[in-house]
This record gives sequence, C-alpha cells and structure tokens, in this order.
Amino acid sequence: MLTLTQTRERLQALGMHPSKKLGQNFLVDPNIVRKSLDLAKVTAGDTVVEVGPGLGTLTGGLLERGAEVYAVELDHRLAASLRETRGDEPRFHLAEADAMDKPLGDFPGDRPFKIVANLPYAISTPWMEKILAGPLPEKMVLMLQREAAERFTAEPGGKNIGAVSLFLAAAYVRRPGHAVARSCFYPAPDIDSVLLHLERREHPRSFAPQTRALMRKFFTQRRKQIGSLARQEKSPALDHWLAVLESAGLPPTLRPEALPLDAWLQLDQALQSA
Ligand SMILES: C[S@@+](CC[C@H](N)C(=O)[O-])C[C@H]1O[C@@H](n2cnc3c(N)ncnc32)[C@H](O)[C@@H]1O
Repeated sequence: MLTLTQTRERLQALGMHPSKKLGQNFLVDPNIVRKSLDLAKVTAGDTVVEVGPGLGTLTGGLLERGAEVYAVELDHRLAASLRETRGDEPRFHLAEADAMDKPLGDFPGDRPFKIVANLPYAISTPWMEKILAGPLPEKMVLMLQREAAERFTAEPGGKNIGAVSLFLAAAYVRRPGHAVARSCFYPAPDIDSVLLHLERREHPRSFAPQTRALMRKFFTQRRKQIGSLARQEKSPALDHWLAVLESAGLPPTLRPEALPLDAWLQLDQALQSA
C-alpha cells in the first residue's frame, strides 16, 4: 500500500502529473483499500480483474491476499512502472490497453472471477455496459463517481433510472454504497466518490443485444410515453408488449422511467419470441 508521500514520490520519479482526463486520482487510504478487498471477500485462489491499476495500490492488496490479478491500464508510463514493480509476480497479468477495448484485460473469461477497481470515472457507464454483456463476474466492488453510483443503483420511478440501472438490476443485487472522502485520494478529486458493492444474483437475467439497444433508445426519449415510443418502432412484437403491459395494469401513457424491471424483461421476451 503506497502512502500519500510514496504516491507523490513515485509520480515525481515517473515525471508524471496526474491526468484529469484519465481520472488519475490514486487511493492513498489503507482503510479504503482494505474495505474494497473485504467487501469483495478476496481470498487466495480468487481471480480478480482490476481496471486502471495505476501505481498498483489496490493491486498490491489483491496480490497479498493471494488472488490472481488481471489488470488493464491505458497509461503507458503507469503500465511500465507496474511491470517494473510487479513484473516478477506470476499471479499478475497486465494488459496495456484501453478498458473499453479490453474490459477484462487479458482475462480469458474461462472461470469464475470478481472485479475490484477504482474506476476511471469517464468510462464507468459504457464499460459497465460491456461487462454486463458477459461473462458476468460473481462480485464487483467499484469506486465510482457519486452520480454513476446513483445511476447504477436507481430504481424505477426515480430520476436517475436509465437503461444501465435496469441491466444491472436484472443480474446483480446492488448493495448500498459507502461514501468515500475526497481526502482518500491523491490528488483529491473535485467530485464525490462512492464505493459500490454488487453481487451477482443466483439466477442473473440478461437482455438480448436488440433489447438493450431498444431500451437505450427509449431512455434517450424519456419524456415520451411508452405507447408512442413502442408504436414508432412499427413492430408486432412491440404491439404485443404494449398489450401485455396493459393487462398487467401498466398503461401506455407511462414513461420509460416508471416501468418496473419485469416490464423490460417482458419486452425482451416479446422480442425474442418474435
Ligand atoms: C482512479 S485511478 C485508479 C488508480 C489506482 N487503481 C488506485 O486506486 O490508486 C484510474 C486509473 O485508470 C487508468 N485509466 C484511465 N482510463 C483508462 C482506460 N480507458 N482503460 C484502462 N485504464 C484507464 C488511469 O491511468 C488510472 O491509472
């Protein structure tokens, strides 16, 4: 675990100024590192994917607990530094890549795994959408910008609900997040952070790509009623869906944000059986 002073020194030695664009706010609080590992119940033999290992603070904790770590880091200076400090560790696998191209780094997805990451905030939602396309991790413990955590945990009827909230709700139990003080990072970010804990459901549900695309489209027109959104698609499957909703007491005048998860799962079913 790197202290604040060690983090500063290491960055200086690398000739680096933390990049805002890459969300480079490094963890300098050992309690938060420990809490992340505890929430994910990381034990020897676990396989863990880490996005944005940075200087390797969280990575070190994961390796100390005996995990096999697949990390993906975009910044070549940090990747070089990790190869120098962790390169000899046989349980450490580093992909120098964009996590949007390699959401799981070099992990082949051939066994159960977890994700523990202090995410670069700019990619958290699109990266999560990629993760939810599978294979699904058993657990995810993620440091997120507060707005992203609210979006991920939003319930129907709330203002933050979006397609990603529903994709997540179908597959994961979303535990309440823990607020993390700005002083736990170097440099201190000018936004609030939340540590979120997600546990895969016993029977996770996922939406077909076609349904996901349609849901995203509907949520970009969230002020429109579900009836007009569905009818504009000119599809018998969607007409059928509206009828199913109506018989369940959900009128076509509702807006996408008001529909419960079940209604979206029914949309998936209607599109699959069309
Ligand atoms: C919030 S910092 C976390 C650093 C370290 N894990 C820690 O907790 O101290 C985010 C890290 O993600 C890296 N990063 C930013 N965008 C990335 C991307 N698209 N793909 C992979 N890594 C990225 C940054 O270079 C940085 O190391």
